[in-house]
Amino acid sequence: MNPAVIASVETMLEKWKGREGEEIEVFNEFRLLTSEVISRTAFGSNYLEGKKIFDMLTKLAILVSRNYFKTPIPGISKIWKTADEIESEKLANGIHDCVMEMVKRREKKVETGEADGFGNDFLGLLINAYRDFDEKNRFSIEDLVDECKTFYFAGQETTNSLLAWTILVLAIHTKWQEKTRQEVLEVFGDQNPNSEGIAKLKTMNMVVNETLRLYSPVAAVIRKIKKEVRLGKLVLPANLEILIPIIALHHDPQLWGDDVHLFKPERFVEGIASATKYNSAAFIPFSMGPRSCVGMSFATTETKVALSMILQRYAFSLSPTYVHAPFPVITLQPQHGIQVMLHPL
Ligand code: HEM
Repeated sequence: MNPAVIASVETMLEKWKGREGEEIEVFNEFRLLTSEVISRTAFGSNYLEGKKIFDMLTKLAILVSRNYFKTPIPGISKIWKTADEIESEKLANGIHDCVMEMVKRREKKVETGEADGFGNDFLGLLINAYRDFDEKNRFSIEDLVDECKTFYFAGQETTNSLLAWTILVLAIHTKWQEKTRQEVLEVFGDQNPNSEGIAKLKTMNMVVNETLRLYSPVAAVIRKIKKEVRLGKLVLPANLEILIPIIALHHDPQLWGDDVHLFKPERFVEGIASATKYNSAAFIPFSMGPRSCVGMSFATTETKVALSMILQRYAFSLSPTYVHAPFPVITLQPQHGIQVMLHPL
């Protein structure tokens, strides 16, 4: 078990101590938590250091999703840019500079002898690839910055969303909350979670899968057709971009039955294959195929650790101020946050 995950959850729960009996907005709480986790595990820095990058990435995500379906007029964008294009460029340059600062700090440590390598975390591996002796294997600096952006964003926003929606469903379905808590207490008692125990949490696994189905953090993925292909009655030409609507598949009554919109974790009691009637494309929160999510196991473990530690300490119910408004900003987010009332056990 990664100690950085436990330490980051402990920091969050320490802050909650003074707020018992009060309303708490968990989407933002989990934003800090998941940012801290990815900063510490992948980049060896803390949340504050990563904060500048996260803030810029969040603003960039809003601009990208706002302009995604606008077709640029060829040639025009070279001489005239919209306000959003100018802002996006500024943000992209800002992110580039921040990543470069982190890279330079590590390089300096090696040059001054303070460290004997660039590190074994994700950033360390990227710097090694960027400095590769063999030119053919060498990463460009643009590749390095791009990989960092993907990892920061893919690792944080998605898990942030999953954790928040899971708290929502458990705050509404209190029987499932109690069942999941009982399981956590049976496996861990009042001890911190460990990997062996996490693998035993069957009820929690069902709850997390049902949340991933109903509130898939990544609502859709895009793929480009490489060569002409027949898909059912359709012939898709090469170079066409298609959108695969994950969330629509997860809400299709033909695949899931008439109770498709209901929260029913028992669907997953016999595992994913049985829940999907052996249709592997019916449940794809992490996409499928060679470009599926590399962080799946990390994300589900982080989610289960955080949930276990919360359930060990608190019961929670939905606050009357909560307004249900899921909206996609690249990931599926609760537009007005998720407000719950915390009750110490
Ligand atoms: C609940 C949490 C998560 C969900 C639902 C999720 C979902 C996805 C999906 C659907 C894709 C495919 C995107 C596409 O093809 O356009 C993807 C890709 C990716 N994810 Fe995740 N992800 C999660 C957490 C994470 C975490 C924690 C990390 C890193 C620590 C991560 C790293 C990545 C990376 C690097 C890719 C790109 C893989 C590639 O292009 O080959 N993800 N993720």
